[in-house]
Amino acid sequence: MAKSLAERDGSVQRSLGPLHRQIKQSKILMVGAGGIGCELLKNLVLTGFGEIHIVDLDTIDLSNLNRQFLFQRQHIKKSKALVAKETASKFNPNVKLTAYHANIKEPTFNVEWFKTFSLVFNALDNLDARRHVNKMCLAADIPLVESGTTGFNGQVQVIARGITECYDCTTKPVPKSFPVCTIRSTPSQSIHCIVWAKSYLFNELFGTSEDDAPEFDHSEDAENAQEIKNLRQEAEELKRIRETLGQPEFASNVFEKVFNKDIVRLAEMKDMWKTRTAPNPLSFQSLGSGTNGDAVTIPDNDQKIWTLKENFLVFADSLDRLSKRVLQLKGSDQSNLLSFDKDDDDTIDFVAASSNIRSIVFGITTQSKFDIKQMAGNIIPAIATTNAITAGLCVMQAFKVLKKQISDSKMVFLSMSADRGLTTEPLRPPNHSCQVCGVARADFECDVDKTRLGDLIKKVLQDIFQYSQSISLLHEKLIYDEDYDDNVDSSLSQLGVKGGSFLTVIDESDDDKTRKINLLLQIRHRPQKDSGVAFYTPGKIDIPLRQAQPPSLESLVLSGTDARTSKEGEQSRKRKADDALEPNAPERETNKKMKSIAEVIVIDDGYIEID
Ligand SMILES: Nc1ncnc2c1ncn2[C@@H]1O[C@H](COP(=O)(O)OP(=O)(O)OP(=O)(O)O)[C@@H](O)[C@H]1O
Ligand SMILES: [Zn+2]
Repeated sequence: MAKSLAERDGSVQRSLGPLHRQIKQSKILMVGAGGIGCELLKNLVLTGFGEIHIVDLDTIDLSNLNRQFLFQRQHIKKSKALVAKETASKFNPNVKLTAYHANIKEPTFNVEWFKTFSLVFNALDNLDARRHVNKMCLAADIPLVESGTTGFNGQVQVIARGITECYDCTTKPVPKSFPVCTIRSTPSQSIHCIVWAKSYLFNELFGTSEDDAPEFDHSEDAENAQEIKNLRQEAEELKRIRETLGQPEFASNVFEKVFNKDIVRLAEMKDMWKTRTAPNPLSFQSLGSGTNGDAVTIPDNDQKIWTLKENFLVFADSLDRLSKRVLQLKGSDQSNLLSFDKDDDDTIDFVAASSNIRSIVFGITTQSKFDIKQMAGNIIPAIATTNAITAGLCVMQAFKVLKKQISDSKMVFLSMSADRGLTTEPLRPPNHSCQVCGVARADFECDVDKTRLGDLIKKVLQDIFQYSQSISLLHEKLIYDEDYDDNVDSSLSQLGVKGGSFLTVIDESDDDKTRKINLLLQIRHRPQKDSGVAFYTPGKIDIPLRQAQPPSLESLVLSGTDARTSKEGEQSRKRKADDALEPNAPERETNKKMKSIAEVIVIDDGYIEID
């Protein structure tokens, strides 16, 4: 028989002792209410945490129901955060639950808001959001329990400012990219055709142009410079075809261009096909005419390998569905761009059919829509049990944090392949060259529309914080250094800086004795009506110098020293802006990594499957 609420509370109290009261008084935040989040919320509510806030930006999808047990069929298309709250509140009405159907990166979730929690849990599925919460928790000085699962593997890590390493102390693999020529000219595997359909063709027709898409390497080495020029020209032509969207000839225009004209041109480059099989162009007319008399219809089995004719029908049909959506959006106030989503049938149909037709052109084995969905969505199947165990481990680690026993917390790994299912590692101390946590911090209150970057550099960084001329400034990417001053007359907002943004200031001076550690400047936007004042002059702060060696975790815990402010020696290594860009600059990192391309596709946030 199910236990009553009071009985259950009694059991929890007996097992946790004095911690029980502390748990009841805790206000905690859970970011993400998906696979781990649903399990975690159930645990947190049943453990009796007093107040829980839940943030998730997504709505419930049919494919979530096999493992996200707070959701049922009738909840499809409803907010994950709100439904999770509703379902979980029935488990324990004494817990105060607040749900936000929102992106955690929204400015309302600012540092002050983060400071109101005793503890934060990440139950996210992407690097970007994880990094953001990591940064916010460090800024607010609130401990974070970070977790993730992929297939049978799970991981839980406690992050506490100045005591443990943070999420960004170690480099995380960035999504892998492919040489542009393999994708655009010489594909040899299905994945190359899938990347082409998803990241190139789809975006050129319905989304943003691929010029900056991370999956492509545009480093123009001698070998592919000419080819890249040709490809740019092809892209221009595709842009013109995009203008015919909605007209009856749109499908044939697209088809003839990408599966005929471009292929004919490629096939003519004889040198390219000396060691490879040359591609064979296809014709829209002959495929569309239904020559063999069989009534071929649009297939509805996504596990079956479709014939060329079936792929052709899906191609034309999905192109039509997507075009109608774009036209509809054009009529509304919204942006008329579509983005790929593996759970959106129109986009996955288009990608499956286009990549299969391309595979046929290049003599590559075609794939079922189901398999293409897996590859295009970079999915390793999520396993409910892994999520459940990982969510349990999160709560166990949270107990240690609440008991102020962070030194007893461990990095916990769940794995099928290890001798033991669960293994642990001691938490590592902060990495002093980490640009997210090995930093000094300051606030800068200003009107981001009125403050010029040049003023920030001269009047604040140099005059008040005593930086020399040799600095670099990063905001997601490099926005200033001694040799790159193109942005000094731009306002902060023109550079994408908003209230709540962080700028990283890197001291690039050559003098080992005076070089400061990185400074993380948090921007607080204060609109100024008065035309004269654009910003408030911050008070002077003492920015520590670089350190030689990070102190050990034990010494930090025992002495309570804040690693960010201790001045144990100075670091003698000159740190280049390029190094410092890691890991917040995916664009640069991608380009660097392109030099050693393997046929690798990154699954979700950092788990790599070798193709
Ligand atoms: N920036 C963000 N702000 C708020 N919630 C986020 C953010 N990024 C991701 N999430 C949420 O984190 C959750 C992660 O859960 P999970 O890994 O199970 O993904 P899912 O989308 O539910 O499943 P799948 O990707 O396997 O279909 C999702 O519900 C997602 O909406
Ligand atoms: Zn760090």
